[in-house]
Amino acid sequence: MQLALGSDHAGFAHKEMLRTWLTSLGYEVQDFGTHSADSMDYPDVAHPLAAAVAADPLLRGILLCGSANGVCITANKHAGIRAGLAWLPEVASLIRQHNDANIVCIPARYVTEEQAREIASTFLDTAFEGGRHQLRVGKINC
Ligand SMILES: O=C(CO)[C@H](O)[C@H](O)[C@H](O)COP(=O)(O)O
Repeated sequence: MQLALGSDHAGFAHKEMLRTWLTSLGYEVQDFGTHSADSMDYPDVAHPLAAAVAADPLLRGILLCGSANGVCITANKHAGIRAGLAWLPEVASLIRQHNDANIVCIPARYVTEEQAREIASTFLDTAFEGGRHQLRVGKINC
């Protein structure tokens, strides 16, 4: 599976760890940056990553910033993006099962690296349930 991965400076260390780990699991990871722990502006990463995911129905995205709100708000500006904020594996499962999320946003300042791995793997391994949730997801766009 192809993956788009990105973070701001607050999520940089977690992103680097996730890139190495997910690549070792066989994922084809496209790294949208940032490429150092220097302070930067999260929209500069979240917009290009969201555009790439919106253009490719098979592509999933993982975004990180301090609270995950900045990247999540930015990504959801793109038509076709359903970015969900997940701070627990159970929430990562729900954003796939109920919301058909195509991007997970992880709050790097509030989860350990191990928790980030669990959130990412749960997001990637969980299917959309469809049914009543398909009807609701279909009503999201305005
Ligand atoms: O957008 C955010 C919060 O809503 C992210 O958590 C950012 O990572 C955070 O704002 C960065 O903060 P910093 O003080 O510039 O490191």
